[in-house]
Amino acid sequence: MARELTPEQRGVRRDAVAELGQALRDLVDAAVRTEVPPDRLAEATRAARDLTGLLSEDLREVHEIASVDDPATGERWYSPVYGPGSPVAPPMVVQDRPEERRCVGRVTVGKQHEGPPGLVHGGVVATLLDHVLARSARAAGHGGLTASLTVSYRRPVHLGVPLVVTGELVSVEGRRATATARVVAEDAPEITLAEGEATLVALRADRASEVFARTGRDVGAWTSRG
Ligand SMILES: CCCCC/C=C\C/C=C\C/C=C\C/C=C\CCCC(=O)SCCNC(=O)CCNC(=O)[C@H](O)C(C)(C)COP(=O)(O)OP(=O)(O)OC[C@H]1O[C@@H](n2cnc3c(N)ncnc32)[C@H](O)[C@@H]1OP(=O)(O)O
Repeated sequence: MARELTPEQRGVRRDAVAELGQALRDLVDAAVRTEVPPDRLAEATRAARDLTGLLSEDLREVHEIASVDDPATGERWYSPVYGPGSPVAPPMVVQDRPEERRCVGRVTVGKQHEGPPGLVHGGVVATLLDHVLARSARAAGHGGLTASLTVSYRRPVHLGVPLVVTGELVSVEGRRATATARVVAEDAPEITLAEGEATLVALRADRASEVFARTGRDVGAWTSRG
């Protein structure tokens, strides 16, 4: 079942996955902004169905991990947050700074993630915060699942504005880590637009085997590691 690639094959495939991902994100953007007449929409629908047929010639089943992924480190090429291959990821580009127990994401959110007119959907803001919260802990060696997440929306977050989303690991007690995060606009970093706090809990090894059994792979990244 597992599709093993050599490092070189994986590099080639990752490049192709990222290119398709960008093309599909451009398509999604056009799809949610188009005002072409219905006959042109019908033509686009046929082209989209043809494309689905092409990609469906070889599909993973729903729990199978992508051949481009690395389940040990948790790199997910189709992550809905940062995945270069995901048509729905903004995608956020994240830099880990484990020596500061922080990570910093940069992202500009588009029309497909709109909530109130012109503003980023609140659930998407929470998603961005959730990612840097979990990732600041992960980067410092304390991977875990989000057990609780609180979000405060301080100011409207506008579409099309470069954002900086920073996560910081605050404390670790046993399998439990606490992290905080904030969203600011790149050109007004002193104003907090949204902030979040999370408890991340590392799975016990026996529990992780159960939770990820259907992937058929050894998944280490959400587990307590010694
Ligand atoms: C691709 C190119 C670019 C390259 C990228 C490169 C790298 C990227 C790599 C990685 C990205 C990194 C990170 C981002 C990853 C993911 C982010 C998304 C995160 C998620 O999207 S994740 C999904 C949603 N999430 C769940 O699906 C959890 C469901 N849930 C459960 O699975 C259980 O509920 C669990 C496991 C949470 C606990 O279960 P359990 O049995 O282990 O817990 P137990 O009772 O033993 O508690 C143990 C201690 O946790 C405390 N505790 C428990 N629950 C708590 C709560 N709610 N609040 C506060 N504290 C709590 C207790 O109080 C006790 O604390 P204490 O030990 O101090 O007493």
